[in-house]
Amino acid sequence: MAMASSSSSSLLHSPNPFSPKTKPFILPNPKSTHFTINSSAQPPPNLTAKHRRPADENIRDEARRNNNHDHLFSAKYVPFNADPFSPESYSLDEIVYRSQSGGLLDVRHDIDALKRYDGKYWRTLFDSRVGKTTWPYGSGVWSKKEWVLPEIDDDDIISAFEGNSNLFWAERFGKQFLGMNDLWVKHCGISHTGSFKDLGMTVLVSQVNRLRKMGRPVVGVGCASTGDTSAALSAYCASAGIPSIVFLPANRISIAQLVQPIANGAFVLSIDTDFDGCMQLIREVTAELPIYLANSLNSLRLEGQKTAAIEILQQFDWEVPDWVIVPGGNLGNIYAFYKGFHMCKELGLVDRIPRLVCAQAANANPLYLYFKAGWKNFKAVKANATFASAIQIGDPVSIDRAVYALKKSDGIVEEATEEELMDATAQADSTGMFICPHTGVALCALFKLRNSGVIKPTDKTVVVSTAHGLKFTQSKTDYHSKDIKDMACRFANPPVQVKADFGSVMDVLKKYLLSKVH
Ligand SMILES: Cc1ncc(COP(=O)(O)O)c(C=O)c1O
Ligand SMILES: N[C@@H](CCOP(=O)(O)O)C(=O)O
Repeated sequence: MAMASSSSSSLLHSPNPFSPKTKPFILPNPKSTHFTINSSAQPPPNLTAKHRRPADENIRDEARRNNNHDHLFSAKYVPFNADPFSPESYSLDEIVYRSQSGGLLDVRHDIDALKRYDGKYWRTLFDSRVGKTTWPYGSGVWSKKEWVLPEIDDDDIISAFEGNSNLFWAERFGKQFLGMNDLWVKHCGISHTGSFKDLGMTVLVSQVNRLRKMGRPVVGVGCASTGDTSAALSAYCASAGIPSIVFLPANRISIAQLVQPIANGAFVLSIDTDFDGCMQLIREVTAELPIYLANSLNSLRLEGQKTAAIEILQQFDWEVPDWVIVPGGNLGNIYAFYKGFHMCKELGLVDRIPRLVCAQAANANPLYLYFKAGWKNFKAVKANATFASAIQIGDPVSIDRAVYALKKSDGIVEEATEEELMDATAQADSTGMFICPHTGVALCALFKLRNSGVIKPTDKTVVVSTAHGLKFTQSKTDYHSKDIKDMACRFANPPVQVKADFGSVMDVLKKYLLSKVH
C-alpha cells in the first residue's frame, strides 16, 4: 500500500501502520515512525469482519483488549476566547467551571498533533466508524473521540451509542411552504432521551466516571434544567450508577420531561422559581458540595454537542450547507455547532463553514434583542412563558459563546412569537414530521429569512430539531383543540365527533373525501 507522501520516503521502509496486526478504526502512532500521513492514507481495513470475538467477551472487553493506550492527542481547559499564548490552563481532570477572572472556560485541543493527519484522513477515519458497533465508535460522539475527549480510556466511557441522527430531507415542507428544494432537518431529538442533550451528556458523565475511578471527591452530578438536560443527565448517570440531582422550575416543564429524571432515579427538586433561578442555585450548591455541575456552563458538554455539526457534514458527504438554524436558550448549542464546523475547517476536512442562525422565542429573547442592538449593552430579560418551554431562559450562561459563534459565521438572530412558532410546528407536522415547539421556533426564523430574501430558494439549509415532539404533546393537544387563548390555531386538525352508526360515519367520510377532491 503506497503510504508515503513525496517528502517521507522513510515510510516505504517503515512497518506498514495498517498491517493486519494493526487494530481497526484507530490511528497509527506517528511517534513510532517519523512520517506524515498524507491524503493517500487509507483507513485501516475492517479487520474485525474476518474474525469474531470470543462468545464470552463483550464489546467493552474487546475494546479493552484492543485499546491503543498511546495518547497521540490531548485537550485542556483554557479561558474562553483567550489569547493562544495565555498561560492559564487546566487539566480536564480538574473540577473547574470558570477561569480565574470568573469567565467561561473552553476545551482546547492540541491542534498541531491533530494536524499531523490531513483532512482526507480524518474524513476517511470518521466515515469508517459510522454506525458500527465497535466500542465506543458506534456513538456519533465517540466515533470522533480524538476530537472530543482524546485521553479518556474507552473503559470509562458511558454511551448509549447516541448521535448518528437522521438528516431528514424536508421535501414536502420545503416545497409547499418555502419554495425550497434543499431543506433538511437534523433530527437531534430522535435520540436516547429525546433531545440533543445526550450528545454532551455522554461526554460529561464519562468524564465524571473517570474522575470517580481516580478517587476524586465527586458524590454526584447536578444540573438546573428546563427538562431535557435533566432527562439526559439522569439517564446517563443511571447507566453509570452515579447519583444525579436535578433542579427543575416548578410547573414550568412538560410532564414527559418531568417523568424522565423521576423514572431514571434522579433526586428531583421542584423549585418555586424559573430556570434562571434554578441555574443560580445549582451554581451556588456545586460551589459548596462535591456535586459535579452538568449544565453547559461546563464546557465539556459542548465537546459532545459539536459532533452533530460534524455529522451534518458527513451526511452531506463533506459538502458544506449554506445555513444552519439552531433554536437558542442557554446558548451553549449554537457555539457547539460553530466549534464543530470550525474544527472541520481548521483541520482541512472542509474549506468553509455555514452561516449560523440562532432562533429564539420572542417571550425569551435576550440574544435577539442584543443582536438587534448591534451587540451593544447586553441585558438579561425576565423570560416569559412560552410553548417552547425548554428555551424559556432570560439570562443565558453562554451569551458570550453565542455572540462569538455568530460573529465568526456572519450569523443572524431571529425570533418567533407564540402564534408563529405554534403555526410553524403544526405546518411541519402536517408534512409528516412530529417536531417540538423549539424546532418550530427555528422554522419561524427560516420563514422570516426566506421572506426577506436573505435565504434563497436553492440555499442548502439545515434546521436543527433539538427535541422529539413526543416530549411536548400538551402544546400540540392545546393547539389542535383550539384551546389557546388569543390564538387562531389556523392549522388545527381537531378530531371529528361522530355517532357510532354506519350512516353517520359514512356522511362524515363522504364530506371529508369530497373536500379532498376539490
Ligand atoms: C429542546 C431544546 N431546544 C433548544 C435548547 C437550547 O439549547 P441551548 O440552551 O444550548 O441554547 C434547549 C436547551 O436549552 C432544549 O432543551
Ligand atoms: N434547555 C436546557 C436548559 C439548560 O441548558 P444547558 O445546556 O445549560 O444544560 C435544559 O434542557 O435544561
